[in-house]
Parts: sequence; C-alpha cells; structure tokens
Amino acid sequence: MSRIAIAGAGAFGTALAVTLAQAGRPVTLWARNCDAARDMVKTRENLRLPGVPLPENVTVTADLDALRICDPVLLSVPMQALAGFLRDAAATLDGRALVACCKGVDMTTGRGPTAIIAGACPTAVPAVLTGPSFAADIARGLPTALTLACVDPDHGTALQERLSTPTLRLYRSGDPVGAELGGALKNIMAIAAGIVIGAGLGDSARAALMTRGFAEMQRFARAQGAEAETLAGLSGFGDLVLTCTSTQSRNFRYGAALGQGAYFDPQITVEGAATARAVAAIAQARGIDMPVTQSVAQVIDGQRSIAEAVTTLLSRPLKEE
Ligand SMILES: NC(=O)C1=CN([C@@H]2O[C@H](COP(=O)(O)OP(=O)(O)OC[C@H]3O[C@@H](n4cnc5c(N)ncnc54)[C@H](OP(=O)(O)O)[C@@H]3O)[C@@H](O)[C@H]2O)C=CC1
Ligand SMILES: O=C(CO)COP(=O)(O)O
Repeated sequence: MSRIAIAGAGAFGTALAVTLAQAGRPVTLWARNCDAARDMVKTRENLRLPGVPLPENVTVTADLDALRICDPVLLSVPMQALAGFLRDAAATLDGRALVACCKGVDMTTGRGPTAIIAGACPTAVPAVLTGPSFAADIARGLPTALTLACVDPDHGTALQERLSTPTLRLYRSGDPVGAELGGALKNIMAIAAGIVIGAGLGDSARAALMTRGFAEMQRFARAQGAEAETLAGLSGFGDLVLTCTSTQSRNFRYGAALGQGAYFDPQITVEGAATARAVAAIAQARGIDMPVTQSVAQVIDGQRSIAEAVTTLLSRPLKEE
C-alpha cells in the first residue's frame, strides 16, 4: 500500500500526520520551506504545532518529487495558495486521490478546492476532508469527527477507511461542494461572531447571528448546487458551532480583535477574510441574499464601521423566519 502524503506543513497538516502515523500509517509531510523542513527533521517538532513530537514514521521533506510514490495526497496549504501550489505540482500529483483539507473560496476565480483540483489535475480523484476540529485537539488524540466527501462512492469509502484513526472518526458524504462550502462559509460567520463578542453585543446576539448565518450558508450552498442536508452535518453546522464559540479559532479571534479595535497579527492564517470577499462578490453577482457575509466583507475592508453594520442588519425589513 502506498504512503499517505500531506502537502503543507502547517498546524493542520502536521496534526493529521501525527494521528495517521500514530495509527500505524507512514506519512510523508511536505513543507515548501527547506529550512523549516530541515529543522523539523532535526528537532522532530513543527513550530506551527508546538509541543507535539513527530512520530518516527513521519518523513519530513521539502522535495515535491518525494510525493510521486504517495497516494492519497492531502492538500493542507491555505486556500488562497492552493491554485498556485497545484499549478507547480500538477505534473507530480495528477492521477492520485487529492484530498482538500483547506477551507475557503478562491478570491481570484470564486472556485472551491475541488473545482481547483479538477481544473489543475484532470485525472485526479478530488475529495474533501473537513469539519469541526482544531489541529491541537487532533494532535493530542482527543476525539474528533470529520466529513470525508467524494463524488465516487468507492473512492470515498476507501479514503474513509484509510484516513480514519481510533480518535479521528470520518463520516462519508457524496457532496464535496456542500462539504467544502460548509467549511468555507462557517469561517465568515466565525469572524462575525467574534466581532459580536469583541464589541460587547452579547451571547444572545451571537446566537441570533449564528442562526441567521446558518440560513445564509444554506441559501448560498443550495444556489451553488450543494445539498442543503450536507450543511446540517459536521462540515456545516458542526464546524459553525465550534468556530463561533471557541477562542481557539483564529477566525473568531480575528473578529474579536476587530470588535475590540485591537491589533491582530496579519501573519496568522484567517481563511474567512478572503472568503468573505469572494463569497460577497459571488452573492452580489448572482442576487443571493447574504447580509451577514456582505457586512463582514465591508467591515474587514473598512467600508463600514461595526456600528453601521449592526444598524443595517437590524433595520432590514421584518420577515418570516
Ligand atoms: N489549524 C486548524 O486547527 C485547522 C486548519 N484547517 C485548515 O487547514 C488549512 C491550513 O491551515 P493551517 O495548517 O492551520 O495553517 P498554518 O497557518 O498553521 O500553516 C500554513 C502552512 O501553509 C504553508 N503555505 C503557505 N503558503 C503556501 C504555498 N503557497 N505553498 C505551499 N505551502 C504554503 C505555510 O508554509 P510556511 O510555514 O513556509 O509559511 C504553512 O506551513 C486552512 O485552510 C485551514 O482552514 C482545517 C481544520 C483545522
Ligand atoms: O477550521 C477550524 C476548526 O474546524 C479551525 O478554525 P480557525 O481556522 O478559525 O482556527
């Protein structure tokens, strides 16, 4: 059986490598940065996931060619880097099962990860691994459940078995578009929830925001051809709950900093910011009502203050739920 590869040695890719390796499956973990890879080989630790020793059967490399013998390949680079990464890596990775582990919508093309994979690697099997899970929780072996989505049921079942571990339980779905949109859209709502809490608007307002945000997620996903039930699963509702209620979430913390008018380190990966812009543009072009997303995009771009966004949301015409 071929090795599992993980392309992208951030916190999430590293956590997946650790849990798979601990379950007895050798992993090749690819980092773009040679120095970072060399440090990981030497210290057996990744600074992006501190305090977690890399098991012996994780091989760290910065050589993309090392991935030629691997199948499946998990893609855990950030969403806005995926298209560029695959442009460079397509010749090496095509023909394999390519499992998107990133959450978002590409700003330049408006595409999700599976469409980007299919465009770059026409003979690959695109799949999505997504759902409520913090890298640190997976790496510590805490119980987590995710969605593995793939159009082809046989490939989906094989990936589900290959990537489940005693503590990481995968549920199968045949709706990758719905699964990836759940993970992308919940990050926008997490920024909004962070703003609500950071600005001191209260837990009741956050509950209202999450509920109306969820309605918005379903509306958008349906318009993009997804099944509404997928959004009610781990990849949508499950991840919405986790990310809107935990200060472990970077999207939530970014929103909270905006709400407080506090500094937030721009080096930290916040997938919901670019995705809010991408989704707001698609929604506007297609006439999809997305008031929370539009507000988040306007606030992060400085086009509207938080107070103005709240007033606009509260003064929309009264309607049926
Ligand atoms: N962290 C988490 O808890 C979870 C994250 N995810 C998703 O996983 C994805 C990755 O996030 P995460 O691991 O947390 O991010 P991190 O910020 O921890 O790390 C990002 C990684 O991507 C690498 N990278 C950045 N740009 C490129 C590029 N152009 N080509 C190749 N590699 C690149 C970085 O390399 P370098 O160090 O050289 O900059 C770094 O190793 C995101 O979409 C996120 O939503 C999903 C579930 C949980
Ligand atoms: O996607 C995640 C949890 O499921 C991680 O959330 P953040 O990217 O907001 O930290």
